[in-house]
Amino acid sequence: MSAFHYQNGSLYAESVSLSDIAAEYGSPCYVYSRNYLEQRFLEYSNALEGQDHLVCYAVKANSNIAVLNVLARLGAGFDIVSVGELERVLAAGGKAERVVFSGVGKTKAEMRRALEVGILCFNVESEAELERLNEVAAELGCRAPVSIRVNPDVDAKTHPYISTGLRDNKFGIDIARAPAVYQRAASLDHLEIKGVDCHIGSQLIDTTPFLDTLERLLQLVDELAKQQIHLSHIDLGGGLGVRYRDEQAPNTGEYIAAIRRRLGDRQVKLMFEPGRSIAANAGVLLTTVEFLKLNPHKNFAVIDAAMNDMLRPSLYQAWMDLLPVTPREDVDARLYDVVGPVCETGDFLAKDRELRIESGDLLALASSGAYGFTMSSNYNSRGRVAEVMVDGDQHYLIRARETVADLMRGEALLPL
Ligand SMILES: Cc1ncc(COP(=O)(O)O)c(C=O)c1O
Ligand SMILES: N[C@@H](CCCC[NH3+])C(=O)O
Repeated sequence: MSAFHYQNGSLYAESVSLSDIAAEYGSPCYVYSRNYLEQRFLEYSNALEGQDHLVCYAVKANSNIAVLNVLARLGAGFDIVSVGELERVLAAGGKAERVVFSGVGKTKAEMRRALEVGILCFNVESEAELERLNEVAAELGCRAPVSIRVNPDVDAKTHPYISTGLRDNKFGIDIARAPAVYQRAASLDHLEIKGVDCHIGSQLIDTTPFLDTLERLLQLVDELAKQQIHLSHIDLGGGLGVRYRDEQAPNTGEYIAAIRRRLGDRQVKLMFEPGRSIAANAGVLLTTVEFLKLNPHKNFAVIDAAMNDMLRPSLYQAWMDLLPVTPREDVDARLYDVVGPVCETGDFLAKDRELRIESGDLLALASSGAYGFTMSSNYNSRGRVAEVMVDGDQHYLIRARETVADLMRGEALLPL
């Protein structure tokens, strides 16, 4: 399955040429495939057929309301980490009762809003948060549905910055302490215990750590049952890896099947929070070569996109593929560092790439649909770029390029 392919010597998203997109909406811009998003989501829900389940797409991966709407139409739930993400889900037609709220720093105002709209569950990350949630629910005269995010101390074997399930990480509650925390939750009048959740890391290529995690969660579920605490759902989080370069990305169906085999005939709702595996390869960042700087020791291709538009290479030294939109043979292949206009040495999108390019050529940074636009910023007073959704032979502007007025919105001069 691929959203992007070459046709008549040019790169296409579904049935639309990326050159046409750039001509219409300008460069740089993000381009997403509706079909690909849908297919990746359906891989989860199809594999879960016959099992009580909910697939909560992790909004942080790509939070454009058109993306959320496409998934909401398929019955998706949503994993949020802020009230901003909650409002996006609601604006996109997502259902509050399919929302789980993760994150280590939920404010009282965020808790209040989530309780008012009636979300499915708070994924509680600390004992202090549990107490705060009980207080806020008491003020509103309701009971807050809770799951404890446990930290299973499993090594996800991924990049240290995106590994979250180890003891030293700030996320979740040590699984060894979890029974005591559930007891405390059970003793509080304004909490209702629903389930258990975890998220051990992102971009996992080997699924063994997920199975190890499930093993530990099931032991916890059994231990709690002996204490008369019954959990109705197990949420295994997100984290399934994708192919950026030559990784053998896990197959979603096989992953779910392995989890279901291990679960056997237990009566429990199974939940997941996938982000990257749904959105990453649904998108590219379209960019234009501005200048070639040729030096005897190193060549630079300066493009119009930068680290503020796509942070992953700078932040994680992530390797992302760079595809010429209209490949050419009429210029020499050279080795380039592909860099943006931002004033930082760390501003690069690709290093040491062999390319046949000229100024004015369009390039597509592959696998940019997740953690691309959502991590973009206005650094160097660069407006955030446009976002476009392709659907078959149709294309839609789903976020306008930011203007100079957008850049200064809310700022004010001093009176004197
Ligand atoms: C709590 C939680 N759930 C889900 C996700 C989504 O992860 P991924 O994009 O790797 O599927 C994340 C981010 O890593 C997360 O922190
Ligand atoms: N932003 C990261 C993933 C972090 C996951 C957030 N919990 C990336 O681009 O790979």
